[in-house]
Amino acid sequence: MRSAKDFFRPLAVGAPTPPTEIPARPSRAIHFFDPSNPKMAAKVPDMVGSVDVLLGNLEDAVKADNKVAAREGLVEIGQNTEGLGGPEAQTQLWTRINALDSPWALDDLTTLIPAIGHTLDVVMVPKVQGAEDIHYVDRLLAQLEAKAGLDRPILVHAILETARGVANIEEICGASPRMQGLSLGPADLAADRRMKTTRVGGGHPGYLVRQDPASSSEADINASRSVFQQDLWHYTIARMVDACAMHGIYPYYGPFGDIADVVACEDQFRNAFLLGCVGTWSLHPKQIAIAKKVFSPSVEDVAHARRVVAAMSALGGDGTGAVMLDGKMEDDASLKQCLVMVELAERLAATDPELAELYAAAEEG
Ligand SMILES: CCC(=O)SCCNC(=O)CCNC(=O)[C@H](O)C(C)(C)COP(=O)(O)OP(=O)(O)OC[C@H]1O[C@@H](n2cnc3c(N)ncnc32)[C@H](O)[C@@H]1OP(=O)(O)O
Ligand SMILES: O=CC(=O)O
Ligand SMILES: [Mg+2]
Repeated sequence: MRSAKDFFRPLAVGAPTPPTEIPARPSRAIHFFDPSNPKMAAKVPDMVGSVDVLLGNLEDAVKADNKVAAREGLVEIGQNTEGLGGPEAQTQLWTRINALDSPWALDDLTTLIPAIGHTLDVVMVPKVQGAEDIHYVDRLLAQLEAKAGLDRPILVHAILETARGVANIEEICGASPRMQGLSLGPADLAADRRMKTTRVGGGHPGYLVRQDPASSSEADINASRSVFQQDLWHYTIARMVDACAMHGIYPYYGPFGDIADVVACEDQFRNAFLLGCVGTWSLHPKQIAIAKKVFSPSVEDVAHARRVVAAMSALGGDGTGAVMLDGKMEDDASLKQCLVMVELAERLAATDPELAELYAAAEEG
């Protein structure tokens, strides 16, 4: 066990000091691309500025024969793409490395950190099982940062996609001051848990509850009854949200594989947003707009939140007391909920001029 005093000391001589807080940078869409795919790579420069995070994926969905090309393609992009990555950039640069037990993970890190460590913001680690995986990456990153002379620590993001990872969720989140957040990996997680869905994220029509029958007669039991589909991922996302909030890091939904079904995609993303997630993955360019829409508070919610803040301020501004607004009671707790909404809106508006305009118009109206 490490002493609390050592926690914020670099793990290698000359490495940057670990962060004491993880900045809340906009990351509504983490857009995945395969850097070995020339068509996808060619689209990256034009996406800079319009998506919060571009992630060069090296793991699943990249063919084994293309692993080296993907790594090299990402180096090329990280070195030569204007405005991409680094603490001031509007569009962050992330990567998803290969699994730690694969033949590629070590070379991923030892290639990327010296070459593009200055622009790489976050390393996403797949199939994290426990704190030991984070400790390994933490020390290796410190050594590589020291060697490369970096002055800013690269953050770490874990994908929750094994039963053991879910069971160890709190220790994973607290394993390093570098921990930036968690994503749900519903496809690998379903396989690892032996769930019986073959979909990549999203709901399942068989996971439902059914309205009671009008009577126990055979006719009523077999009559048509309303069914309500349930969310397969509710339990895991709720655990992620609590573990991340406890550790001051950020939870994300993951992939939604039915690219054509933009409606269900939006619903699934919104469930995650309402529960507390700050963003999601985008696998196809058309999912970026969905993610940006869902993970930005609506104009109506922001307008309402501002009214509650104003009403509570008029009461004295210290949060005590209660007011009635539109027939509803508001007090310190609902004020705090509203501040979450207003602060998120302000943070997003600072980098998204379209949103800034919408929120400003709502304030004037
Ligand atoms: C399941 C667990 C996981 O690990 S999920 C994370 C790993 N998977 C991924 O990263 C998948 C990334 N996405 C993709 O590979 C592609 O989008 C898939 C889903 C295969 C669809 O590709 P495709 O059939 O080419 O789509 P399309 O014809 O509609 O594409 C139109 C143009 O857009 C491009 N495109 C496609 N996806 C991306 C992307 N993610 N980033 C940037 N560009 C993308 C296509 O190349 C195509 O370009 P063009 O118009 O032909 O020049
Ligand atoms: O990596 C993502 C997943 O769903 O598996
Ligand atoms: Mg996976």
